[in-house]
Amino acid sequence: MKNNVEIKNIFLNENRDAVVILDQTQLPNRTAYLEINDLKDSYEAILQLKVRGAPAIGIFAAYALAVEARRLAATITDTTLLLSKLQEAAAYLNSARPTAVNLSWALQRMCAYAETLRTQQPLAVADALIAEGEKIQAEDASMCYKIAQYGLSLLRKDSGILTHCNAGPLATSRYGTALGPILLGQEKSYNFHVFADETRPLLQGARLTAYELAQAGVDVTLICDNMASIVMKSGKIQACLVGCDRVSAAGDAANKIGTSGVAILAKYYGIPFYVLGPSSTIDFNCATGDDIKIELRPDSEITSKFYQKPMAPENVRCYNPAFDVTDHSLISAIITERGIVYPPYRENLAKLFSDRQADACKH
Ligand SMILES: CSC[C@@H](O)[C@@H](O)C(=O)COP(=O)(O)O
Repeated sequence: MKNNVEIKNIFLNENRDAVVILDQTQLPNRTAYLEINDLKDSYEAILQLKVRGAPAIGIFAAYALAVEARRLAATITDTTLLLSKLQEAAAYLNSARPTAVNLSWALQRMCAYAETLRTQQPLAVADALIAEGEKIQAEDASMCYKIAQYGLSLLRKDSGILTHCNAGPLATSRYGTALGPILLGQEKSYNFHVFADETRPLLQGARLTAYELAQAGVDVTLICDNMASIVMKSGKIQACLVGCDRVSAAGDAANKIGTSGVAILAKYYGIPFYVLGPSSTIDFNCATGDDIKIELRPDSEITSKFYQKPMAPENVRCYNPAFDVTDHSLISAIITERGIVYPPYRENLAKLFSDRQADACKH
């Protein structure tokens, strides 16, 4: 049995003046790394999903901002000017994708930290921001491990588990969120049988989740999204585990398009449906899921991206929302690094994150 192999998805180059990412658009066929030291390329990497998954986007953006600080500090001698340029750079990166809150969360954290360094020289500010990026990544890895432990405590050996999209090491750090309990369980011989939804239209489940689980030696079966019902009905699934891109104060959870359908099916078949994510994904500024902005992506992702020839009539109207919001009433528990949260979510999330309520009020 293979164990969870650490996948290096985001790191700094040797000179610490560029971010290196595993280009997720090339998987599973090629393991290709990209070195990025330009702000526009960083923006494009997020937009084109070369780096994707809520926590991974946040970590990457933090590093990209620090690398930009390095580049600027080579010619700027005035720290006030540096800080204002970093604010602009952060706003630009943040505009790449709207739904996953981790992007703005990480950039806000970096900018707030930079503000505390106002009295220092630009080069010192840049070095400190590089260290802050590393801290964000290390914290994410530790949060993922705790999420994996809490999640595993809810699962029985030999269970069938269904997951949607990709919330594993590629999308986060080390264990992942939704895949965390599965990968930790694999290390402890839990013998899970995982069904991975392929996740139309961009196939994160097929290209990334099935790849990660197979690499770790987990028993994984790939299904098309529209097969989840038959698999659940046949009694093969004892729990659904999904990640999240933004969770509202009410516990409504945005995740990859199709997630809410899985939750509705799970409710019908009486299967527990768990949402797993770090505290950086909870957005107390969104009172409910209706406040979460859903990213719309190009039609070509549906009609032609993964086909040799277009698979739809030319110019047919398409609708391609990248995420949906699962209503809190469909969620059995939300699993964070601080613990397992059960309904009523508004009260219990507020209690577990009482230190974050003050932040929410400031906005
Ligand atoms: C790793 S947390 C969960 C999500 O980020 C993941 O399931 C997801 O929806 C990713 O969307 P993506 O569009 O691939 O960035």
